[in-house]
Amino acid sequence: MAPIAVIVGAPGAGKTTIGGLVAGVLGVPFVDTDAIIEAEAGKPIPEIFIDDGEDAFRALERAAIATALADFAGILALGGGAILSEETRELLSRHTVVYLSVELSDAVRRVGLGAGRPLLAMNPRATLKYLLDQRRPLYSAVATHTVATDGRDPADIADEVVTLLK
Ligand SMILES: Nc1ncnc2c1ncn2[C@@H]1O[C@H](COP(=O)(O)OP(=O)(O)O)[C@@H](O)[C@H]1O
Ligand SMILES: O=C(O)C1=C[C@@H](OP(=O)(O)O)[C@@H](O)[C@H](O)C1
Ligand SMILES: [Mg+2]
Repeated sequence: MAPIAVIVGAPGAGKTTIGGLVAGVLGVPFVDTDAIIEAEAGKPIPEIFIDDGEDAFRALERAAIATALADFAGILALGGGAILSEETRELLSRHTVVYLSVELSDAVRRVGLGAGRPLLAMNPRATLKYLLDQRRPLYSAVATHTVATDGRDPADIADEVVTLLK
């Protein structure tokens, strides 16, 4: 088994939102690895970062992704930093990966003050600029399809993804 598609992109790209919409249109299950990690840790992501640190979160994330890539047959959304792992990038090379791209201004507007995203808890604009600059090449490297999301409605983006997957 393998996911129908894996959704990657920066925080605020709309991975969780668009992933759910695409799954709804296709009538298949949707899961977000952040939700799997929270269920396994028994606490929300900010608490994992506070209690256990980012490295512990990344270890849970690598494990959740490896399991989902092997076992899950729906639409799978990853967290924005998942592609920082070389091991994860290597696993993704065998899958259909949709990169939802977003520019800084839309990403900042969408994440606001970073609620629930511990990396963005302080100075979201500067942090997002840094994350986008660091990660854009990694998202592109794993992507089999790229969809630009700036200034577009979630339903419109989801339609484009569904069309790509046909
Ligand atoms: N295309 C879009 N246009 C406007 N707002 C969006 C769009 N996609 C997502 N959002 C909003 O932006 C926020 C972040 O979306 P989310 O799906 O959680 O992104 P990600 O999982 O990539 O971080 C949510 O409040 C969501 O409703
Ligand atoms: O960019 C990151 O490193 C992170 C993004 C978050 O997911 P979203 O991209 O869905 O916000 C979440 O996995 C965690 O807060 C770390
Ligand atoms: Mg998300």
